[in-house]
Amino acid sequence: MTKLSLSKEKIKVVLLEGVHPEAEQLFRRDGYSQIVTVDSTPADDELHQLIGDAHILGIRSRTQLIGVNLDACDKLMAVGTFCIGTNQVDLDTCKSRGIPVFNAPFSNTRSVAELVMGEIILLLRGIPEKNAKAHRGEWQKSAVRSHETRGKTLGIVGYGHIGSQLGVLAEALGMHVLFYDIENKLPLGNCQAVASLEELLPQVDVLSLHVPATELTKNMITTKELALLPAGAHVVNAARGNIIVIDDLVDALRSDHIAGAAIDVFPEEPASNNETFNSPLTGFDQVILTPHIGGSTQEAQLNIANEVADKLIKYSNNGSTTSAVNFPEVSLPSLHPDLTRVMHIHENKPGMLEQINQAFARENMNVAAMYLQTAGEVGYVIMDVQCDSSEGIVQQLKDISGTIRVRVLH
Ligand SMILES: NC(=O)C1=CN([C@@H]2O[C@H](COP(=O)(O)OP(=O)(O)OC[C@H]3O[C@@H](n4cnc5c(N)ncnc54)[C@H](O)[C@@H]3O)[C@@H](O)[C@H]2O)C=CC1
Ligand SMILES: O=C(O)CCC(=O)C(=O)O
Repeated sequence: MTKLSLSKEKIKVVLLEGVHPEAEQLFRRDGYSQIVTVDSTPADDELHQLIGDAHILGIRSRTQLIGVNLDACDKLMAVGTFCIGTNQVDLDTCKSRGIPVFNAPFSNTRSVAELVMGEIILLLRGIPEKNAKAHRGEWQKSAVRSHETRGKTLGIVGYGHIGSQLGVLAEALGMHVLFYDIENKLPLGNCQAVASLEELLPQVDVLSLHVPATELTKNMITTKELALLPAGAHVVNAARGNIIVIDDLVDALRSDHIAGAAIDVFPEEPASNNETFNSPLTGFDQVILTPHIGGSTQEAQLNIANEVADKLIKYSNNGSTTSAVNFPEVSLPSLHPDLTRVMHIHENKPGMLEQINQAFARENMNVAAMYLQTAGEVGYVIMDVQCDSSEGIVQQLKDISGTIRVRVLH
């Protein structure tokens, strides 16, 4: 069996935010024994203590792996975001420190799309309001402002994995689906692309947001955009909390221009289930509020645990970085038992490869296979070589200016 330069028993794996237990089991079955799991998002001091000596870190959407939090990670080798979003991680800094970040790009897609579809049906029927009233002993048997989904128009912003799944579900219920995306996307079924957000908004009965958190999507929906929606439209946000300006949505709900909303994500979210949730949206009967559970189903969490833990284990065990979101992607075969694998992460600058090759030549090493990939300013070279001892080559590679990290498997 392949040995790691740092043995599996010495590799500390920290899994935060209640990552599904299957992830821990996968690591254990593979021989990793130093695994710490935490159900909540620890506050800074506790967080720094937990991650300070972690080699592999698994988080979900709340832990902010940026600034001082990232600086606290002295030994970090790889990060897994056990979710889709990676906006909570400083991907560029991770990359420049030789830390690949892996996520689960579509393991919870269906769960989000199903929740949003259900909410659209409930909003169009005015159920949130009727439900809230019934809980207070009020009886609101009425068809006023209660509609079928059939024949209504859904506007999707961000026609990626979730947006396009939602479009398929909505069409199955007889909705017309329009979408706006900054990229040219293949419309599924009868969905139609429109050229701009301004063109989309006046045409829809329900607006659903499925864009990532970026500089472009921050505050994308303000009073101006809400005003472009027809009176009585509904808004759904299960993407990220800062895409809609919440106070502007509150105004539009108060004036009754927006008939209802379903919001799963918030600019400020409690760090754990023990903390209180506060939002200007509480108290509106016509608004469905959910605690960021778009992807929180048993099916999605199990899929995510398997997918991300598998990627982290592969990277740790054989160096593969397939589907890393911030790193040169290399898919590597299992290491031949007679060979040693030397992995070199470096600044991608002219002459680097020559220096690496010279180092192997000086050590008189026969190269059996070589893999190279670069991504912007970082390069990743993997050499499978015949050698009895790797100490010499490791030192030579570390001495090359621009070396970020050297790992060895044998
Ligand atoms: N509520 C929850 O629990 C969950 C929330 N999410 C959120 O949903 C987001 C979307 O997820 P996926 O569909 O898997 O992502 P994706 O990457 O497959 O799709 C995002 C789409 O948005 C488009 N886009 C990006 N910037 C845009 C802009 N300024 N205007 C218009 N379109 C733009 C992209 O071109 C892409 O087609 C994630 O980034 C995450 O933040 C994801 C999973 C669960
Ligand atoms: O449930 C989670 O951990 C966060 C889900 C999410 O927002 C994502 O996958 O991006």
